[in-house]
Amino acid sequence: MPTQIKICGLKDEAGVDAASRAGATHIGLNLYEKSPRYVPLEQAAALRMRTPEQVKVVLLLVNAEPGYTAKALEIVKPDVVQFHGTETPEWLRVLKGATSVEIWKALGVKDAETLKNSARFVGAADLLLFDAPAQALPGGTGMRFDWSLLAEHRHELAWGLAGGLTPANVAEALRQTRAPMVDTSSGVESAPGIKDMDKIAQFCKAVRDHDHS
Ligand SMILES: O=C(O)c1ccccc1N[C@@H]1O[C@H](COP(=O)(O)O)[C@@H](O)[C@H]1O
Repeated sequence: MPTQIKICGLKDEAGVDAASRAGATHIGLNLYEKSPRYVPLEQAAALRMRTPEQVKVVLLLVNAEPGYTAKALEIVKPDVVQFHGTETPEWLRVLKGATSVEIWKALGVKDAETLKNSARFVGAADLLLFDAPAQALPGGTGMRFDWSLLAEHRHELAWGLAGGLTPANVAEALRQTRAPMVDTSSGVESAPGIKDMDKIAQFCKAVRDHDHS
């Protein structure tokens, strides 16, 4: 199975087209207002329409109100919603019962305990995204966590790797972790919030080269 690739934090058509052309399986649209990658709902809906059918659209939310979450799902109609805050398994279970959208939960990995505790999302999320712990922002910081923690972990849910992944380190990350999915945002930018089309292509190529090695 080819590694799934998510390019997150796209803000315009050029970025969506570049990620799709490069072979991303998922693109991420960020609705967190404090992020340099924030897009308003209407822009997210337009980019969703622009995205080719074979590429899944992931909507990123951080501790959003239930009313806003429902509105965002209604307007953008994403394939996946990625919760990147302190959303609880209980809340995600409620949402899961009310929508058919795929639910991902990002978790900041501090230590082995974080991974052990992630089992509480069984039945609440379809996939866990293991990221570096939150800094000033809950994600998109370019920070990595200790990938070796994953070596001992028995995954009970589908999962992906995020946090500081770049064209230069993604092959090594895949070798060490055997992640079935990789997610990058700041690692394919020239400045915060500015995607670099060459880096997007290089990232996807590095993943595909690893798949074929
Ligand atoms: O990208 C952001 O600005 C962001 C803001 C708030 C929550 C999550 C955010 N991004 C997600 O964080 C991870 C890792 O990002 P990076 O590759 O280290 O820059 C990724 O899932 C992004 O989608």
